[in-house]
Amino acid sequence: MMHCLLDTEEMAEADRGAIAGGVPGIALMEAAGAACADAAVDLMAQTPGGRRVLVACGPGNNGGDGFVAARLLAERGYAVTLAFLGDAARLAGDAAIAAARWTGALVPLEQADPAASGDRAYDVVVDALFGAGLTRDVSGVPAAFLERLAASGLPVVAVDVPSGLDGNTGRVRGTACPAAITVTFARRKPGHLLQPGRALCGRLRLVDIGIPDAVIESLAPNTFANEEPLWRAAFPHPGIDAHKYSRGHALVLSGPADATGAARLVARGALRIGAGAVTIGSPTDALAVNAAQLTAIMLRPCDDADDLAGLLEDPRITALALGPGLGRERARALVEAAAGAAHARTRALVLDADALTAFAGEHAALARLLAGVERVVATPHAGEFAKLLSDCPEAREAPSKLAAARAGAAALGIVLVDKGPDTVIAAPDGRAAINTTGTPYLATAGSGDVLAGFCAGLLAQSMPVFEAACAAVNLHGRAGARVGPGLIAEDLPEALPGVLGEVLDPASG
Ligand SMILES: NC(=O)C1=CN([C@@H]2O[C@H](COP(=O)(O)OP(=O)(O)OC[C@H]3O[C@@H](n4cnc5c(N)ncnc54)[C@H](OP(=O)(O)O)[C@@H]3O)[C@@H](O)[C@H]2O)[C@H](O)CC1
Ligand SMILES: [K+]
Repeated sequence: MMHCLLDTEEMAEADRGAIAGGVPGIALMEAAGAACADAAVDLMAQTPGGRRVLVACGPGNNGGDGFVAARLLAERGYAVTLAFLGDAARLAGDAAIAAARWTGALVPLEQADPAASGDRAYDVVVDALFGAGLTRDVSGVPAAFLERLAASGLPVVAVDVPSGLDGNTGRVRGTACPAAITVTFARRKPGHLLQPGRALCGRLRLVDIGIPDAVIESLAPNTFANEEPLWRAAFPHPGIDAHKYSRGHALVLSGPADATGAARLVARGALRIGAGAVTIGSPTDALAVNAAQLTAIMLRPCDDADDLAGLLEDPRITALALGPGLGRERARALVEAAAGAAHARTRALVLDADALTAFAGEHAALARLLAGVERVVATPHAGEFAKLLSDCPEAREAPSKLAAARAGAAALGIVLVDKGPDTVIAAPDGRAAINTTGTPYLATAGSGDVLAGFCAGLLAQSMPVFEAACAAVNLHGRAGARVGPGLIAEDLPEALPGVLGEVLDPASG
């Protein structure tokens, strides 16, 4: 369960649970501080002669971790300056114990100069001002300190989070200084994976400080990093007696003659990820264009809603993907036809692009249409998400991308894939995952079409809907990273066999 994430309230609860179960709070703090000291040592090892550390401690337990790190670094022979924010007499609980164990001086934070030069220059700074207890925007003395620190360019170890980063939302409150290493405890928080938090954290180091797994499991966390343990057990593998229709059949709807490429990318993605058969339903005027560029993928005419209803009489079509290249009006008619077609309840639907913007500002109408369909995935990018859910205040005004995706999924009653550099996959039952794979090179035309195809291909094989969407997003990111610079969307399905070999059978990778 290392892939589950805890928000700051859950983390505090885990902390309390561990203490109630007999693990002293100061033992947790000592372990946390020791891991931060190790990270500072690792950074100093990269600086020839590095031995001078500035530890900036805040008034809560994050500062307590800093006091421990300062003491352990001094014990190891490093020259440590401890800068403190606040009134030491007001330190309480474990932080007060940790502070009492520090026998060196306390320099008021406003007097600490991370940019000092010459004999007084620092090699590394430990940022222990605020962690999970950040309650408001950082301003005044700590803000000025963090800004000077950022300008200094010194390598920074952030304790739990870069101070000022909101661990729940990934957003900066006031200001924050980018870290070289962020050391966090027990489990990651959403803010470590959501942007801009992810970028601010630098290398993220997750350490076990002695909170028992059972305590964390008792919290039944429902937010996850989108990593293989989340979906590998549900991934479809063909049985020894497989034939093409037992691996599912995906139908993909094409746009008119001048907009057919998207459907072929969707179809190719669905085929590569294992759908036994894939058919493109194409307007008559585009049949020749499509036929000229298809081999394993089949082709059937599909001009309008009636044609689609006819095609969907076939119960072997287990997933339908539509949206890209369709135009809004046609997309809307086809979504309506799909939702009312034979076998609609059990046939999976993947909606993208025009199939989503066709319902801009009318999310409730789309939710009503889809209420009877068991497995639906929608894959909006930020602009499509905002349009589709412009009439849903819970999504529009949510404090984070995670909360927005959750609210959108709940309002629509479907699985939402809120795409971007920190794609969030959310289910209407409250589960949500933040993706960790990918590369900026995925920001290229047609990339999203392939993702829709990966979703359709897994759903066609009867994979459960949330797990299918998570697997599709993870594998899409991995395929992109595998190709890297020069990536075009056509490469993504072709990179998939290598990625699948690595992920599903690590011994072969
Ligand atoms: N859970 C664990 O596994 C462990 C976590 N540890 C560390 O503890 C912190 C969380 O500690 P907590 O005391 O809850 O909170 P912080 O230290 O992050 O911050 C609280 C203090 O900071 C003040 N504050 C908050 N925001 C601001 C701001 N913008 N400007 C100025 N001051 C601010 C706050 O003041 P109030 O007036 O709001 O009360 C508090 O004084 C966690 O991140 C870990 O590092 C344990 O050490 C080990 C176990
Ligand atoms: K911090």
